[in-house]
Amino acid sequence: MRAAWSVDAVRAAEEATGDDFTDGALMQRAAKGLADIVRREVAELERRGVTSPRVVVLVGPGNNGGDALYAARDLAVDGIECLALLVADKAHVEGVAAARAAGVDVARYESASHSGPEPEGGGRESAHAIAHADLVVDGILGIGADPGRAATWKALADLIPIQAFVVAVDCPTPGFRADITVTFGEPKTSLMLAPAANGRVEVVDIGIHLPLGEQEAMRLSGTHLAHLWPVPGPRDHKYTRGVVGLATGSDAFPGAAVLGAVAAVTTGAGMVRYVGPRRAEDAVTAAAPEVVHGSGRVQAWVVGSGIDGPSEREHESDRYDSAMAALRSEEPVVIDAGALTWFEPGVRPEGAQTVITPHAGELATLLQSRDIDVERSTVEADPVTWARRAANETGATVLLKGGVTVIASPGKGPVTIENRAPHWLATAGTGDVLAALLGVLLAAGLEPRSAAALAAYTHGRAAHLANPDGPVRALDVAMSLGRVASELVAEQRRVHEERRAGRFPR
Ligand SMILES: NC(=O)C1=CN([C@@H]2O[C@H](COP(=O)(O)OP(=O)(O)OC[C@H]3O[C@@H](n4cnc5c(N)ncnc54)[C@H](OP(=O)(O)O)[C@@H]3O)[C@@H](O)[C@H]2O)[C@@H](O)CC1
Ligand SMILES: Nc1ncnc2c1ncn2[C@@H]1O[C@H](COP(=O)(O)OP(=O)(O)O)[C@@H](O)[C@H]1O
Repeated sequence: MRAAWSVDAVRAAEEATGDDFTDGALMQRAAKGLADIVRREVAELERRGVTSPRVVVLVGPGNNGGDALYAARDLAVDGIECLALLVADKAHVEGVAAARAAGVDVARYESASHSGPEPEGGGRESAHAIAHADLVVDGILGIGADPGRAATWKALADLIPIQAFVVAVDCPTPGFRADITVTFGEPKTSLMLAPAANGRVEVVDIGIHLPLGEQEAMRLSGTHLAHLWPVPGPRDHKYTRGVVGLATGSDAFPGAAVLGAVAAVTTGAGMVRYVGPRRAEDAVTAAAPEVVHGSGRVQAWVVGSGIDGPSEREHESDRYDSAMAALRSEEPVVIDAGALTWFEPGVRPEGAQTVITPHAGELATLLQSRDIDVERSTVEADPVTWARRAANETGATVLLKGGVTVIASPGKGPVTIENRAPHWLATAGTGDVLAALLGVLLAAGLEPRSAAALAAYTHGRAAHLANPDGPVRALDVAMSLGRVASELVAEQRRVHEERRAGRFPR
C-alpha cells in the first residue's frame, strides 16, 4: 500500500516542528536530500557517456526555489557546476546568496516577464541554456503552486530537451514533466493524481512523519488487490458464487447491455441475469448466450449503463420501471450513467450497499441536483475533495472515473486512488464494462470499497492486456477480464507458496 497526505497536513506537520520553514533545518535537509539525488543522476549520466553533464536549476519565487538554490550550493561545494536560473520576479534571497558564495553561476532568465532586480553580480541567461541542458532541476513551484496561474512557465517546460533528465523538487511545476520527483517528508496526494508527470517519486526524510491512519489517500498494491479476487471452492455452485443482475441498455443504446453482459460473464459471475427491452435482450443473447433473461433473485444489481435517465423517466417506459425496481432493491447496487439522475434521497433502502460510478461531469450533475454548486471542471481540478463530498452527501461509495480513479466512502477515511490504468481506456463503452465488473464483485460478496478498488485495478490491467501501449476497444477490455482474473489468482498462489516455503513474499 502506498499512502499520501494532503498538502495542508504536511504543512501543519512542518509548522508543528517550530522550524523557521522558509530557511531553517527543514529546508537544509530537503536541499541536501535533493542534492544527493541530483549527484547520483549526474554520475549516472556520466556513466552513460555524457561528459560533464550540464545542470540547469530553474528557481521559482518561493521556498521551492529556496530548496533548489541550497541544493545547487551543495552540488557546487562538491565540485558539480550548475547554472541557477531565476525565472520569477523574486527569489529566495538567502538561497541566492548561499549559492553564489559557493560558486554557483546564478543568473536571471532573460525572457521571463519580470521587473525584479538583478541578483548582485549576476548575469542574464537565455533559452539557450535550458535548451542545451543534460539535467534540469525544476524548483519553480512546489506545494504552493496555484495551478490556475500555472501557464506562466509553460514556455520554459517546452524548452527542456526531450533527452534531458528532469528532477522535480517536491512536486513538478504544473505543465512540467519529471523523470524523478524528489518529495519531502511524506508523499502528497497530488503526486498520486498525476503519475505520468512525476516519473519515479523518491521521498527525502526531513524529520517530519505523519501518522498512518491520517493519510488523505492510498493506493493498494497489486498483491493486496490480487488477494481480494474471489476464487470458487469445492462447495460452491453458481448461486453461492453470486448472481449479478443487469438493468442496463435501452432501445437507443443496446450496446451498453452487450458490453456489460460480456464483461460480467467473462469476469466469472456465477450467473448473469439481464432485464431490458427486447432489442437489447436479443443483442445480449447473440453476444453472451450464458445470460439468463428476466428478473429473478440476484446478489447485486448494475443499473443505468446505456440508459437515458431523464428521457426514460419522462416516458415512464417499461425500461424505467424495471430499472427503478432494481435500483430500489435491498441488494447491493452499482448505479451508473443514466440511473445517476434517478439517485435521489430515499431511492435506496436505508443501509443498502450502493456504489455510484460517475465521471466528473456526472458527479457535478448529481451534486447540482442536490443543490450543490459545482461544475465538471471543479471536480476535475480536485477529484479527491468532490468524491468525498459526494460520498458523504449520498451515503454511497463513489468510484469517480477519469484519468485517475478516486474511490471514496462516507466518513473521514482516506480515499483509494487507482492510477495504473492506461489512458487508452478513455473510449466509449469502457465505463459499461467497469460497472458490470464491479457488479460481479459485489455479487461475490466483496464489500463496496474493496470491490470498487479491485474493479478499477482489474479494468486497467484488462485494457493493458488487450493491447499493450495501444488503443483498445471496450469489447476487448471486457474479453480480457477472464485472463486478468487468472493472473490475479496466479499471484495469490505465488504468495501462498512463498509463505509455505518460509520465504517472505515480495
Ligand atoms: N514548508 C516547509 O516547511 C518546507 C517547504 N519546503 C519547500 O517549500 C515548498 C513550498 O514553498 P512555498 O510555500 O513558498 O510555495 P512554492 O511552491 O515555492 O510557490 C510559492 C510562490 O510561487 C508563487 N506562485 C504560486 N503559483 C503560481 C503560479 N501558478 N504562477 C506564478 N506564481 C505562482 C507564489 O506567488 P503568490 O501566490 O505569493 O503571488 C509564491 O511566490 C515546498 O514544495 C518545498 O519545496 C522544503 O524546504 C521543506 C520544508
Ligand atoms: N485518461 C484516462 N486514462 C485512463 N482511464 C480513463 C481515462 N479517461 C477515462 N478513463 C476510464 O475510462 C472509463 C470511461 O467510462 P465512461 O466515461 O463511463 O465511458 P462510457 O460511458 O462511454 O463507457 C472509466 O473507467 C474511466 O475511469
